Amino acid sequence: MFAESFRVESPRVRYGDGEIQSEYRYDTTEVVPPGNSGAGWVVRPKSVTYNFKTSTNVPKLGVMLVGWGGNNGTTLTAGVIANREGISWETKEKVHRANYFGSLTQASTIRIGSHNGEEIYAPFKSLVPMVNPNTIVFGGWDISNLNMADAMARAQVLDIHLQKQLRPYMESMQPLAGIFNPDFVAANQGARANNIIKGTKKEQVEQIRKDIREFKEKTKVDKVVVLWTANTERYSNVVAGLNDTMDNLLASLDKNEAEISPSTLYAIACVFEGVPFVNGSPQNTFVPGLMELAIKKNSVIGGDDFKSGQTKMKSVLVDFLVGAGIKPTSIASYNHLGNNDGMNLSAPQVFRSKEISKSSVVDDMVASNPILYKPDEHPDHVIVIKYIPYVGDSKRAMDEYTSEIFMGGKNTIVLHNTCEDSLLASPIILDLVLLAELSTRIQLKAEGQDKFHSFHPVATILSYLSKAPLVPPGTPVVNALAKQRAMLENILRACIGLAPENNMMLEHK
Ligand SMILES: NC(=O)c1ccc[n+]([C@@H]2O[C@H](COP(=O)([O-])OP(=O)(O)OC[C@H]3O[C@@H](n4cnc5c(N)ncnc54)[C@H](O)[C@@H]3O)[C@@H](O)[C@H]2O)c1
Ligand SMILES: O=P([O-])([O-])O[C@@H]1[C@@H](O)[C@H](O)[C@@H](O)[C@H](O)[C@@H]1O
Repeated sequence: MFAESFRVESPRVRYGDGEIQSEYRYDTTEVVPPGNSGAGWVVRPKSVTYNFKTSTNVPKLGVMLVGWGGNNGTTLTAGVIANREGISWETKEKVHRANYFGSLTQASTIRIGSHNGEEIYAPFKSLVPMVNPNTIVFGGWDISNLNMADAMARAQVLDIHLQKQLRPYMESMQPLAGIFNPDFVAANQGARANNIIKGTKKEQVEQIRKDIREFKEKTKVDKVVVLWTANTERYSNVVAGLNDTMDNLLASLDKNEAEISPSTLYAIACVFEGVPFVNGSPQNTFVPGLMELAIKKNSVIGGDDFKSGQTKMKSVLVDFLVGAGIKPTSIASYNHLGNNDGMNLSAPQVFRSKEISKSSVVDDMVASNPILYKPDEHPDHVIVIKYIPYVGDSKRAMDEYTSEIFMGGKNTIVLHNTCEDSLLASPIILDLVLLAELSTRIQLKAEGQDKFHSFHPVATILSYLSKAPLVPPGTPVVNALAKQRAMLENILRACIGLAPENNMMLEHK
């Protein structure tokens, strides 16, 4: 059964004017390593009471995309307009209607309990008030000056009958000039770079800040979130004295140092404007100096790299295998695609950024099971991406997983996955911006703390959507998809005083 919306009745929850307050018992453990006494590990259950305060004043949201005119940027913008306008289009198969399939917040459900022995589900988005994506105002930057209708046509993602209906809405949308530095992307990207902010790096940052302020003023939005869906960049060198601390990074900006990437410049601008910045690509935009700056200014940053296809499958499959006591020993992941992203990734130094984010995804799962893996033992894990123009946005991914099973046996699983890259990424972008906005409306305090505070500015709450989740220095990275989803759902449940979903169903046992 389905509950479109619901309300929690509990002495621990108060729906007030403009906010929901909840009191939540966080059951966790304290683990004590073996001491000299010869006693083994000790685990002590402990409970901490938290208070949550969630503002229900849902803002009018503006989303500024860096790389707005790319495949993802155009597909997302088009998809939201199609949903907002209730557009349908005919193909040889059937009449299609706009939807938000692939969006965790818009198209998935959560279990709220059971009634007369039947499970009751509700929309994920009904947990706490969230921005309705149909109301988002889009804007952003692109180094290519095509208007959004022509850029959508260049992307060759959406069906032509849909594009024709969307054209009138998108023709007048014009990306702002972007910061371009050919040293950070493949040489083949220079051909489309005709819409560029001139000046020193400091002046470029100032221009981005001005753009954000003007967008806010012009569109009358209450809040802005900025998300990088522009080209993957090569890694920036992290160098002592250059970008290793906040002061060094800002001094380097003053000195117009070459080794500050465009994505880091946009991020600096956002932190100074107090606007959340999410990185959808794999490069190390968040160099240590930028992390320090964002933390000092308490400005939300999140990323890295949308977890869309092959890697998402991997973060399910390897979690399942290792969780089942099976030992993956070799993972070979190959994919080819023919969009502009694929063309950019054909440069080795740019591909390297992807290789890093796509490889790191099994690390925590492997580390979780020393029964299977010796210290420092890892499966062989190889990532290959090839550019094959003919297939366009339709990414083909092939994976071979070989594992050791019972008594010297081997098990090989082969996957072949075909899917339009941008149709996978767009709903993920939507979730990222909706959740980044929501995270700025939640405050919490643990027992003993006298003041409410926001989440840590490094937004681990976005992990489910990221190939290489950004975490505050010194905190664990979780890649397993089921754990990431449970973390997010359970935090939102805590905001309305509901216990985490534990799947025990004791009432039926
Ligand atoms: N589609 C997916 O499934 C997926 C998954 C994970 C990550 N990503 C990442 O998302 C990004 C975008 O993917 P896409 O398919 O839309 O690529 P795309 O090449 O079609 O779009 C990128 C756009 O960014 C613009 N651009 C480049 N540098 C810029 C800059 N410095 N400032 C402003 N604009 C700039 C380009 O002109 C282009 O229009 C890529 O980095 C890709 O690796 C995509
Ligand atoms: O999400 P996923 O399918 O693992 O990874 C994808 C890569 O395989 C693809 O080559 C690249 O162009 C996309 O941007 C994305 O990173």
